[in-house]
Amino acid sequence: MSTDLNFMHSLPPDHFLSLPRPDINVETSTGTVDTTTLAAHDFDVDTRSGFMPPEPPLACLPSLWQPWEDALQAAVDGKLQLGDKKDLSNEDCSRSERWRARIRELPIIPTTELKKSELVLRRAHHVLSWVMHFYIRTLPPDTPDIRIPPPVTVPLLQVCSHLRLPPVLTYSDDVLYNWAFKSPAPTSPVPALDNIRCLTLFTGTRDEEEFYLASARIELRGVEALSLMRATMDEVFVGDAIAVRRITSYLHTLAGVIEDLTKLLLAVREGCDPQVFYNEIRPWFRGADSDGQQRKWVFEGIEMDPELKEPTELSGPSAGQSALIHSLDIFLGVDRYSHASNVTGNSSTAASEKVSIDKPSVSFLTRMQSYMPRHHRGFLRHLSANPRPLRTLVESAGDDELTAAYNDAVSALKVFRDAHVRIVAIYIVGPSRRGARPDGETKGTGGTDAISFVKSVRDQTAGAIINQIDS
Ligand code: HEM
Repeated sequence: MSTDLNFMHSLPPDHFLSLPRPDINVETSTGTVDTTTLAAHDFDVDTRSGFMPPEPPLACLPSLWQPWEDALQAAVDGKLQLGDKKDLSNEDCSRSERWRARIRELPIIPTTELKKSELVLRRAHHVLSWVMHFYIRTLPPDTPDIRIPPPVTVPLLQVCSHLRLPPVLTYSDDVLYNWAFKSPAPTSPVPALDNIRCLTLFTGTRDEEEFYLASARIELRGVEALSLMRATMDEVFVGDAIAVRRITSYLHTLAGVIEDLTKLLLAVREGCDPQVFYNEIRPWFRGADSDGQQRKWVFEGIEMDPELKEPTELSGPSAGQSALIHSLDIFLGVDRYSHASNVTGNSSTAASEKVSIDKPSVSFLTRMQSYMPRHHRGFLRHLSANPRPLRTLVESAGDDELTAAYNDAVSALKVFRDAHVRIVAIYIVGPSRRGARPDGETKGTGGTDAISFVKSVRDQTAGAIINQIDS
């Protein structure tokens, strides 16, 4: 990549963009430059770390909310087991039940003070949703409906109402805000592919950590894609012959970055074993719509705060919530295909998903945006509202080299999705046939019919390639 796009990495340490960023909701402390008026900062997208924060996320809540931290730590330290695990011992069952009783007896801790800080709110969402998944997934499989107790329901729904997020584990809880530097003296002052570890794990396995880190590495490698998008949009604004040449070059570079994302995706196989993933890790993530028994989630105590509303979105975490991949789709104009309203991921439509822009249902990927941090959602809206879309320029310019470069980038994204189909086959379809899980589920944690859904998004991506007549 050209050095002018890399300039952020070489900023002097006292440059205002290198300083710690002020917390979005709290007042700026003396001596810290307020960068809140920068467009990228408004969207909480960092020029060095993209959708990941440039500084480690808060690893512990202030003392008032320590009981939640202690509860989460007790679940991790107690090595709680999935309630529907085959051959669960009596000791495992009673340890889980003791922990759940402790959760039911927690005080309902007020959240008013939490709301002063975005960073603290994020940690609260992380801790409470992790506690909730531990609570739900350790329940015995014959529990008729899933009752989330008031000490979790009330603060979690209050935090969610402020963050405008669903009360369920999200990609941001698992990946974006689930890391710390590996050592106190990191190789780079910002997160990099090799210098981070995870904060919270259900299973404590390397497999689980590598599963989250695979996505984190993709986010970090994707930072270059974001700066190429920005540079391209600047050139589209100019729109002259030189701009077209530059855009052509940026698009070829972007294709190379997407190829790297594919390599990082496939590298998940080096650290995460498919059997361990399928049998031991992914059942923890399941949301209400990927519960084999379709049990209702009852949020007990919701009536204690009249402002709280019954949650409607309860899908488990999925990298389908990665704003990076959505940005690539939107920037390239692929979202018209991949986010088409009938690409919902439901079995009734998956087989026949063809582009139909006027169908009233909401696509899976559009729905997944409501699970993203709201600033990132705002970024995607901003990108979608771009008055000079790249694809329109490519279609109207009639420039063969530009069209070829555009197709190169779209093809790279299609290849990424080809690889992703292979990953879903290796990690879900294969192990489901070996029968270690009670119901052999093949649904994605986001609730889709996994393999047919990811294939349909891959095919829709290919549909965005612009036909070129050989001259
Ligand atoms: C073991 C690794 C992985 C497995 C088993 C897996 C599985 C799935 C499944 C089943 C879906 C369908 C939606 C759902 O119901 O959850 C999905 C969607 C998706 N996943 Fe993955 N995934 C893996 C890794 C990744 C990684 C590392 C990324 C990149 C950040 C990624 C990006 C996506 C995207 C963008 C979607 C939405 C569909 C699309 O845009 O193509 N996945 N994944």
